[in-house]
Amino acid sequence: MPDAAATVWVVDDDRAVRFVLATALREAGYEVTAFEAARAVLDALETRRPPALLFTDVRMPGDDGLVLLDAIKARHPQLPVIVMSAYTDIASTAGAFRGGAHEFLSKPFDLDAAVALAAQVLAPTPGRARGSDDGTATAVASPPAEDALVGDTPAMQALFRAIGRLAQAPLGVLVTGETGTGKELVARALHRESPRARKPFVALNTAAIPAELLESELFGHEAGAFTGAGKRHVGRFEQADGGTLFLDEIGDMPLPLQTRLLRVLAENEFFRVGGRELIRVDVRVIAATHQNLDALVADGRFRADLLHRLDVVRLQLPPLRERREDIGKLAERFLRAAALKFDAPPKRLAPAALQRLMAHRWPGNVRELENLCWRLAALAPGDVIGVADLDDAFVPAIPMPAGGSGVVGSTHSGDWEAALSAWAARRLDEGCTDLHADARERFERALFEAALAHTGGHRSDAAARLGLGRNTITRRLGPGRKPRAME
Ligand SMILES: Nc1ncnc2c1ncn2[C@@H]1O[C@H](COP(=O)(O)OP(=O)(O)OP(=O)(O)O)[C@@H](O)[C@H]1O
Repeated sequence: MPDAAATVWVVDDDRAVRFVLATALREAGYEVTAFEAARAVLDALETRRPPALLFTDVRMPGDDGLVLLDAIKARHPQLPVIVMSAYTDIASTAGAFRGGAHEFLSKPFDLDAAVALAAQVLAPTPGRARGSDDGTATAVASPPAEDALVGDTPAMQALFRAIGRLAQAPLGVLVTGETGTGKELVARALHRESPRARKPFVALNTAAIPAELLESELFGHEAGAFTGAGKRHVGRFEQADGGTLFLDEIGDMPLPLQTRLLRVLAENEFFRVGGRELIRVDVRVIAATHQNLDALVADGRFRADLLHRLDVVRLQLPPLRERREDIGKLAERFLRAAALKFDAPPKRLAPAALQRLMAHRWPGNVRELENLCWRLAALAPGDVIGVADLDDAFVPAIPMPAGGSGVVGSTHSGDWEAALSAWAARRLDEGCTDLHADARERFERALFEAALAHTGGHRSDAAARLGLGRNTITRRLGPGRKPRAME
């Protein structure tokens, strides 16, 4: 039974719709007032307390529902408005959502679904802020499937529960994890499931912006604030007002800017660069990093007080190699997405190919798997992907240098340490236990062969060029052994 104070207003020029919706809502215990035009609502708002929820039609004589929505949001930004229309094209729905609609109902709609939606809006269940749960086709706000996080492993299930809980709480969240583990996707889910879902989600990769531009990127600048600042620029904080700002690679933020960020987080207000007007914002900041921020704090490269503010709750994303059971489902999802894009039937992995994927180390994590799947979708000749297809598609991922970001899906010619490291990781994953001896043998052989090739097979010269005694080569290669290339 809804709260006795829950009043709902219904606006529609169609008397039948007004009547049936108002009746159904009244039967559910709400106090309902029906209006036949936007003007009447605006007049009522002058003299009466606003309702807890408003349903409005779009096409009506006089001001239409979207004009009404704008007017309401200007006066009562928190008032949830459900827009109803027979025109469910993207322009209409996007227009409604842009205007701040809480939900969009396609006419004709199921009355029970409309009442359930009202109940949900007026008494939101933690973890769900949008859409109806019963799968009715009337709500058109469910998140696009490609945005949903995949994961059946206990680590991911625990993460999903945490996201559900945290989405509702206006707490600082720090998302940590290796590159490509899904940190941005988690931030998007936190936003989508939060009461801020209808407001913008703005992402900024701190590491991708030159340090000298970062301040104006975050806080904006006035025209002429510095050389090259031709016109006023609205920063990411302002763009994200009412919503969520995702600051990726926060560990790369220069110290002076950390100080400024800390102040803004504490006060929710700032001046644009070169500006005098105090800008107030309501932004939830979610930060992410693949670095160890505690170590950066210990090094004096990250402010401890900023870390504490951002890190009220920490969500740690497991690397893909620690949740290998998710690989099959993820691959299926990416192969399906690629097939859709290529307008072709989705390819499947042969069991041996899946096994091979599960044995891989995945230094680039889910992003590496995603890229591989797209290559497979484009390149594998048959509908079933076999191990041989994987060999063709596997471009070794370059593992990250400590603290740096990994380059995935491309090779750096000459970056042999990285190739070696990827090879070593693969061999370890394959269960090899004498890796050092094997690697050393191959390493020396490669050097000897190169040097012998260089000196035309002359051992003493080759040894000298390598800075070794002749006996070392003889010992390693055996007497009179020629380099493989010359055999
Ligand atoms: N659990 C998951 N389910 C489905 N897709 C995922 C999942 N995790 C990551 N992805 C996909 O992998 C790619 C990389 O994810 P994302 O950009 O969120 O990673 P990240 O950790 O933020 O990476 P970086 O540290 O490099 O910024 C994206 O295309 C994302 O959609």
